[in-house]
Amino acid sequence: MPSSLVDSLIVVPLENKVLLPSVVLKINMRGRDAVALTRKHLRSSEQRKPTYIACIPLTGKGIEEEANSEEVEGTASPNTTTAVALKDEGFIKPEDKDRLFTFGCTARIIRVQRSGLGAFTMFVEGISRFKVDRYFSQDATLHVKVKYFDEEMEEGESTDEMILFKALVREFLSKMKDLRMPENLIQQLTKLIDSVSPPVLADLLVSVIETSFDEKLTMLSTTNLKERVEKASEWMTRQLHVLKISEQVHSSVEGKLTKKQREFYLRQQLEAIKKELGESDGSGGGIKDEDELEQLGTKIEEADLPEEASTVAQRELKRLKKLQPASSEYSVARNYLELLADLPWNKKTDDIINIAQAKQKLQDDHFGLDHVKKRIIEYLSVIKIKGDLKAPIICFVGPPGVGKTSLGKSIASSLGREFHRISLGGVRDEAEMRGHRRTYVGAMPGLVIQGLRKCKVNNPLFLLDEIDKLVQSSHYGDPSAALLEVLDPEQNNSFSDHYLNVPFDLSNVLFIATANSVDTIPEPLLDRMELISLNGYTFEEKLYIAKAHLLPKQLLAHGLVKGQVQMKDEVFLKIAENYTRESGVRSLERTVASVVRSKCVELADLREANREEDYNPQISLTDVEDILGMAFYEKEVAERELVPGVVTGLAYSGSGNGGILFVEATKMPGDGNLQLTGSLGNVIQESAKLALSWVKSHAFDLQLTNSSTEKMIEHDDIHIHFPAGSINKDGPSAGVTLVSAIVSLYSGYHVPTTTAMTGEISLRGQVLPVGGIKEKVVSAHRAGIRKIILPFRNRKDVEQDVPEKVKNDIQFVFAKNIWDVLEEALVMNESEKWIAPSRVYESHL
Ligand SMILES: Nc1ncnc2c1ncn2[C@@H]1O[C@H](COP(=O)(O)OP(=O)(O)OP(=O)(O)O)[C@@H](O)[C@H]1O
Repeated sequence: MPSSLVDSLIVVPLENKVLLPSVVLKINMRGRDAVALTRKHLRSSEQRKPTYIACIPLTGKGIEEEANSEEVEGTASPNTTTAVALKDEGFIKPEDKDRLFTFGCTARIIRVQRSGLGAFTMFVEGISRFKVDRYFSQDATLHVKVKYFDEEMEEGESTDEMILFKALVREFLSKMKDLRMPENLIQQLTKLIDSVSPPVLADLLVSVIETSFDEKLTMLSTTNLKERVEKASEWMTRQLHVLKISEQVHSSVEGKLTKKQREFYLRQQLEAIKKELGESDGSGGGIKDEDELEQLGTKIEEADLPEEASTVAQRELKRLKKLQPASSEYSVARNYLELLADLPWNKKTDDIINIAQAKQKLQDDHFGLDHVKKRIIEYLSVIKIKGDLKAPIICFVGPPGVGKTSLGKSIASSLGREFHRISLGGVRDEAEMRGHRRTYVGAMPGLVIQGLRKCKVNNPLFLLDEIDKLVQSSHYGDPSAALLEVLDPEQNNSFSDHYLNVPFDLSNVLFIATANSVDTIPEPLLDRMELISLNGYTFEEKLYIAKAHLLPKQLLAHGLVKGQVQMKDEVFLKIAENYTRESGVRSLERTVASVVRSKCVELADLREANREEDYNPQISLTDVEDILGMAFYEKEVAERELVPGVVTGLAYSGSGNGGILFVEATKMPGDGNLQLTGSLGNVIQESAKLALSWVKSHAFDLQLTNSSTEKMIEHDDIHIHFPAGSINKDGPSAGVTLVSAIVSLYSGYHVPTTTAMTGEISLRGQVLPVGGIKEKVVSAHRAGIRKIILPFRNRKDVEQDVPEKVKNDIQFVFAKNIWDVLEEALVMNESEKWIAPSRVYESHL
C-alpha cells in the first residue's frame, strides 16, 4: 500500500461497476458533489498534488445507469466506464447508503472535463483496495475511513503456481487475439506479464475476462494474494474452455456448410460440362425433366427386352420417377436404365457365310499363312453347315505383328459381322470382366457388356486380345473364371454381369482369342480353345507382305494412289534387314509409313512450286538412308567374335519372339570357381554348373588331359557371360551351348559364327528337346545363321513348322548327345574339324 495514501476519502459510488487497482475508469458525474470534487482536483493539481477518491460499488438493485458505456482511452489497464446517478445534489442518496459494498478501491483522479451543464467526466485510476472502516459526513459530502491491506507477495511464495499463472495468461491473451481484442491492449498486457506481480496482473485481467458483477465484487474483496491469482486462473480457464467448445461447434457447422456448398459447386460444374458437350438437360441438375423420363420409357419399350430384364426395367423406371434428380441415386438409376435400353437384346446382323468369298477375303488381306487360312475356312464351313457357333474357340498364337488381329478382322468382315477387340492385357480384376455391382461408386458394366453396347448387335465377333496376359487369381478375384463363363457355350446363354444384374445371352457372339505364348494361358481356358500358331516371317516373306499389303495400305492412308511411291525389292529388303528386328511386320509397316510420309512432303513441295512433273516416285537404296538415317541393325552374326570360348545359342522369349544369344567363356588362374553373369535365372545357372561338371568329368575323353590343361581345368576360375546383360535369361536350352563354349575355350577349337545351337543336356551328356523351335530357327535365319544344331527329338518341329524357304537356307543337324554337338560345332579351320578320339557314347536314344 502506498504510504502516501490517505485513509479518509470522498465516497464515489459505482453503479453496476467495480473498480480494481491499476484499472482506469471513466465516470460521469453531475451535481453539487461533482462541482466540489472538480474544484478540489483543480486546486490540488495546481499544487501538483494528486486527488484521491474512494470508489465503492453499489450492491443489490439500484438505479439505472444514466450514461452509456464508453471505451477508456489507452492506458495500462482499460475498463468500461461507469456512471454515477447524480440526479440530486450529492453523490449518494441516503437510501443508497446501505447498498455500499464493504470493500472499495482508492482511485486517483487523472483528469476531469466538463461534459455538459453541471456535468463532468472524470477519469480515475484504481490504486489500492480497501475495506470500509466507517462512513462520516464532511462538508455535506459522504466520506469514508478505510483500511488498506499488505499487497506485497512474500519472497518465493508458490513460485510454481505463479509461473503456471503467467503461462496461462499468455495462452489466454493469444486466444483473445483471435477474438479481435485490440492489438495494442494485448501488447500492453503481454508486456506487463513479467513486469508486475501476479496478483496485480490478476486484478488487471478481471477487466478483460468475461466475469459477472458478483465475481468482480469477490475479486475486490479477496485480500489473500494467492487466492486472487487462483480466481483469475479459474475464470480464464473457464473462458478458454468455452472458447474451445464454441470453436468446435463453429467448425462442425462450417464443415456441414462446405460439404453442401461443394456439392452445389460440383453440380454447377457438371451442368456446365454437359452444356459444353451439348448434353445438358437444362435442369441444373435439380429439376426433373419429365420429357427425359418419357423418352427413356419409350426407349426401353423399343429395346424389346426379355421378360426378366423388362420387369427390372419397369421397376427401376417407377423408382426413378420418385427420386430427386439431384440425388446420386437418380443418376445411377438413369444410367442403368439407359444401359438396359441400349443393349442389343434382339438385334443382330445377318450372317453371310459364303465360303468362296471368305477364302478370297483371307487371301486378299494376308500373304502366306496357308495353314491358318485353311483352318479358318474349315471353321467357317462348320458354322455354315451346323448353324451354330459351338465349334471350339480359335486362339491365334504367335509373336507380335504377325497378323493375329488382322486375321480376326478379316473373319468378321467375311461373315458380315461387327468386330470388337477386347484387350485383356493386364486385366487383373474380375470386375473388369463382369462389372461392378451398382452399389459401388462409379460402377460400370464389364468389358463384354460394354462391347455389346458399342456394337449394337448381339452377334459381333469379339477378339479377346492377349489372353495370355490376363492376370490370374489376384485378390481382386479371378478374371479368367469370368472369361471361362463367357467362353463356355453351355453357360454363356445366360451370362451374368454384376452391373447389369439380369442375364444376357452371349451365345450368338463369335469369340476369337489371340496370345503371344501359350505358357501363361490358364489351363482351363486353354482347354476350351483350339490353338493356331502363326510363326515369325522370314525376310523374303516380309518382302512380299510389304510389297503387296503394307505399301498399298500406307499409300491409301496418306491419300496417295498406286505408283506414287515405288520401291524395288532390294529397298524393301534393306528396310526389313537393317531398320527392323522383329518376328512380325509391325515396325516394318511403321518404317514403310515414314518413307511414304517423306515422299508425301516432297510431292506437296513440288506441287506448291508447280513442278509436279519433277517428282520421282522411285525410292533408291541411298534414299532409304537419307530418309531413315543410318542403319540400326547389321546382321547379328557379324557382331560375334571368332575366338575360342564364344558360341551362338538360340533363345525364345515369352512374348513369342525368337533370337540368337551369345555365350562367352573365359578362364583365369584361381581356385576352380565358376562365375556367371548376364541377368541369369536359376535354371540357366544350374545348366552352367552342369555343363562344367560334364566337361570336367570327361576331360580325358575330350582330350583335355595333357598335363597343363588338366591342371587348368582343376584350378582355373571360369567366367561365363551372356551379353545383353540387361535382358533376363532363363531356361535349360542353353545347355549344349555352354558345354561347347567351355570345350572350345580349353581345346582352342572355335565354333563358326554362322553356326548356332540349342538343347538341354543331362549330366550324362544326353541332348534333350526344347521348346520354341520354329521361332528360334526363323529368327536365327534372319540373323544370318546357316547351320543349326538341334536336339534329335525336335526334328519333327523343324519338319512341321519351319517355312520351306528357311529349311532350304539352313543346314540342320540333329544331335542325340553332346558328342554329336561338339563334333558338328568345333572346327580349327575350314578343313580341320574337331574329333573326339576316345568318344564314348553313353546312350543312344
Ligand atoms: N501375312 C500378312 N499379310 C499381310 N499383312 C500382314 C500379315 N501379317 C501381318 N500383317 C499386317 O501387319 C500389321 C500388324 O498385324 P496385327 O496387328 O494383326 O498383329 P498382331 O499379330 O495382332 O500383333 P499383336 O499380338 O501385337 O496384337 C497389320 O497391319 C497387318 O495387316
